[in-house]
Amino acid sequence: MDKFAEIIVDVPAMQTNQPFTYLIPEEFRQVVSVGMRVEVPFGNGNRHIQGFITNIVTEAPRVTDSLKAITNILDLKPVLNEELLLLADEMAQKTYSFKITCLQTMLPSVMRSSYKKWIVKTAEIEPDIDEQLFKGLAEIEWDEALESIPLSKLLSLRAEEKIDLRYEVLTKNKIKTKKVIKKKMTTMELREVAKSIRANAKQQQKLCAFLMEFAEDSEISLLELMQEHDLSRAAITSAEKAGWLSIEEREVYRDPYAFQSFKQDTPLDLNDEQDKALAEVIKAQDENAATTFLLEGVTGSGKTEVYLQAISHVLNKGKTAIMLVPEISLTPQTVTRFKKRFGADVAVLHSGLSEGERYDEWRKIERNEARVVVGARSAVFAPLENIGLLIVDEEHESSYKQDETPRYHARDVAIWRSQYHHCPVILGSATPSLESRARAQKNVYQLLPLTKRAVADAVLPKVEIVDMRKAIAQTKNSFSTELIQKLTERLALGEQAVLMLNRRGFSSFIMCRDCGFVLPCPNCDISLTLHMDTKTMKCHYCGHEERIPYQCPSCHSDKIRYYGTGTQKVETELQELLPDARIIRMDVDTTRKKGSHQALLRRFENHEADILLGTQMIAKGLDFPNVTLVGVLNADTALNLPDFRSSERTFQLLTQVSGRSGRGDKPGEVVIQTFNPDHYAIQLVQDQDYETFYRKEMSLRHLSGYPPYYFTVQVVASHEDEYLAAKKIYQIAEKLKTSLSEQAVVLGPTPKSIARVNKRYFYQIVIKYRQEPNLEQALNDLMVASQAEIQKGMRIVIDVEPQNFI
Ligand SMILES: Nc1ncnc2c1ncn2[C@@H]1O[C@H](COP(=O)(O)OP(=O)(O)OP(=O)(O)O)[C@@H](O)[C@H]1O
Ligand SMILES: [Zn+2]
Ligand SMILES: [Zn+2]
Repeated sequence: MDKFAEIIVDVPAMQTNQPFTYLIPEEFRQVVSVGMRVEVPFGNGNRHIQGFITNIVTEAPRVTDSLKAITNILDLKPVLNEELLLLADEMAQKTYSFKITCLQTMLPSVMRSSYKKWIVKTAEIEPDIDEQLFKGLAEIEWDEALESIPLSKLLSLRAEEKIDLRYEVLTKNKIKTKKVIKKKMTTMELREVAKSIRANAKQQQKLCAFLMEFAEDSEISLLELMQEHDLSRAAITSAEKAGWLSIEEREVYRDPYAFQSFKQDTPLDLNDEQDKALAEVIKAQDENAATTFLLEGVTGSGKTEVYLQAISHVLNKGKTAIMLVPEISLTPQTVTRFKKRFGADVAVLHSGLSEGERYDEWRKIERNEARVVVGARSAVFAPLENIGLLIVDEEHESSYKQDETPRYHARDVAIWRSQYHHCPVILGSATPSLESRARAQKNVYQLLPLTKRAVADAVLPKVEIVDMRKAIAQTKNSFSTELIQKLTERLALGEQAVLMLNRRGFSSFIMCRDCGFVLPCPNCDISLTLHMDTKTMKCHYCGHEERIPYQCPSCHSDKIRYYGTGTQKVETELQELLPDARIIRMDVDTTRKKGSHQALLRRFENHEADILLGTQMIAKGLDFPNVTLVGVLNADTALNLPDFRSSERTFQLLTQVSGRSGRGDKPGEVVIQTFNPDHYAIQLVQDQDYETFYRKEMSLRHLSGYPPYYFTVQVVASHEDEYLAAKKIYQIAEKLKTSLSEQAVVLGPTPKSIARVNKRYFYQIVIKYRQEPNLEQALNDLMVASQAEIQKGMRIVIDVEPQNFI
């Protein structure tokens, strides 16, 4: 009986968004299964590409004569299970992206394919060109060919059918191995051998003696044998030749935490509120209920302890768990807490690991060797079976939404998986997103409140708001007298402080004092940012980099000066104000090197510094009991951004960072410096009063018709020609207005706030709706139509529930 495979091929296009049927050749019939990657011929010629098997059928498709066969198998077992294949379908549909892109997103980056192109000779070529191109070889790599011959010549050879292209699929998933030694002779046999070893062959004698003692069937690594027993490689090689032992390859994991030991800890006694929250989650677990819980707990209320104990419960039932944390708060501290509780059961996935390390953690999960996965956004796709609990910590974080295709939100994916596995999901935050809090209001989610700090006697810190409009008149630097005074007090007491410089919507630049010239990026509508560490000017949008000018490029004056408050500048000021303070600066520049983030935090934890000065990256997840003062230097840089979420983001950030103060038994204080002391987002941080903020913000959103009262979809068109981008977005807006119903509103078109990025112009519209029956059809049509535009250099992006509106 024939067997056929339905395959999603690696061509992200509308025409290939459904599976193609391929014949499974005889030799593969026993081994292929759904979820494996294969190599298949595609289109005309010798093009071979990668694909995912999504189904296997025995019935032949209607047209069989042109049916092609699978040429190679790239995996020995499926890399995606039934659940993840289903999820990919769902995601493609909900985010308006291609299935192949969704499938690939679920795998570690090393497993994503990359292709090599080869040029092959298919007919006789003039000898001189043959020599020049192929250099006597039968085929040559595309890039190499282009170095010796112009593209136009290649094209004409191709037109004459003298050459062709061959694609080679490369998978980058390299496995790390080590060599191990196994004994091949019995102890009796070795004893015989030992008699014939020459007296001066000391190494041989030593090795033989070792093997006699060594248990059969056991293994020792080659390296260990050489180092611990002082044996040479030559001695081992000759022993292998003589048949005493065999050397075999064994797969090893690259474990980034291999050199750390974690002392097992035990669950804490929960307080009443924690206890009640845990009981609700356990009840849902026991009833296999896919409840979404919103754990709304003030900073330091012990949310993590609730997560840990809820995970214990699922592990005891033989199930598994996924815990998501924002990349930036996936600090060594968080990892340590999980490793201490669950030991080797924990796999960690985040971008701080090398590609190889991440791939190894992934394989550990896939082989059921790790039952708890802790990781950032993409860890939501961890190939765990039998999931009993999912957790999304700091659920309000916008980094859970991927800002490239597929534009999925990890929170939605977690909820989808909880429904698939009939298990609960916990969304946790001190400052939930308005969307989630509103759902809890309507009982779509179940609200679990934690209103008090967990450590006995710990209370929320006292917050003081300093009006910088007045302070700025008295001081020439970034610090108010109040803040400096409190810092001085902490130094005297031997307590620690955290200072945050809010860099959102803000950067350092260079301006000419004579003519006002600001150095722009040649590719984007934005000024370049000064980076002192590399002594360059950089574009944060396209990566363009150039040297710092010492003369104004416009008027040639040498009065070109540095503006803006960078962390480096603040550090210098602070050191002048408090010469004895030991300061650690944490920003993109000091944390670029692998492991440096961790090293800086450890130094702070060990009290090798008094003040931790940093950007937003210090606001989350840190739990240092000796920190009793938090200072925010500039609270409002993001407050006036033209995005309806700017108050929400400001409130969340300030609450988070304030929450780092007074977490132990010593009371904490917070100083917030601001130019908008009366703004509600700042006022309400004073009492960490999320509930009042929620009600106030909801009524404003209601008035102006924003989420969560409305759903939103953003459509962006971009082109190198500004006129074409603008024209296209107007056409799209017109089309949508006619195809959508009356209740949907189309806002715009407008240029994006940075209208030109990387030489392309961006124009957008936003669709606002409550219920829109025609939306899916209209957006699918738009997706099909936009395919034809790609060749003309037009890119159209559909973003469902965008996190940025500017
Ligand atoms: N039941 C408890 N008894 C005593 N201490 C506890 C208890 N629960 C948690 N803690 C301690 O309280 C501190 C804060 O807890 P945790 O970090 O879990 O809070 P959180 O709500 O996750 O904080 P945040 O959201 O501010 O990062 C930790 O040091 C933790 O060990
Ligand atoms: Zn740029
Ligand atoms: Zn100038």
